[in-house]
Amino acid sequence: MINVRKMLRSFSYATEGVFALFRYENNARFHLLAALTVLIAGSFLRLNYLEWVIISIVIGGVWAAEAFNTAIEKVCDMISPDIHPQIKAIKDLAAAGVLIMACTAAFTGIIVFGKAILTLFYFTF
Ligand SMILES: Nc1ncnc2c1ncn2[C@@H]1O[C@H](COP(=O)(O)OP(=O)(O)OP(=O)(O)O)[C@@H](O)[C@H]1O
Repeated sequence: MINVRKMLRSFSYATEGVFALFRYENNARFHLLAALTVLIAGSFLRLNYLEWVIISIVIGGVWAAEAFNTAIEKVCDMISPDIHPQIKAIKDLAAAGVLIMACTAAFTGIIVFGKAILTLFYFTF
């Protein structure tokens, strides 16, 4: 049996996490701004249904990676406030996850927006 009340409580805690992410984390705020820019540019360029699906997935992927990275950083800072080579390795790997996802998003953006811009010019001239 699904406990709906418990699910709603978990959803509320997760929403608090989303607000904390964009309120306190500088990199997450940058990714939020980048996503808003992409949404505005996509509206101007009239991306099609599939292009919006792809853009939404990569934006969500970057935000999710940022959230996991922040959570890992906080665990590291709690368990080991001092400098430790293993903490460095863990934080660097977590940051690598964000970098990989951000590069994937950037590459996807170049492909999707590149095509949309070329199409725009094709119809204009
Ligand atoms: N306790 C530590 N021991 C060893 N190296 C660390 C430690 N804390 C941070 N570092 C190194 O510094 C880098 C940056 O860590 P930091 O926690 O400042 O993350 P950040 O990406 O700057 O995030 P934020 O701006 O949210 O603090 C890590 O990737 C790691 O290489």
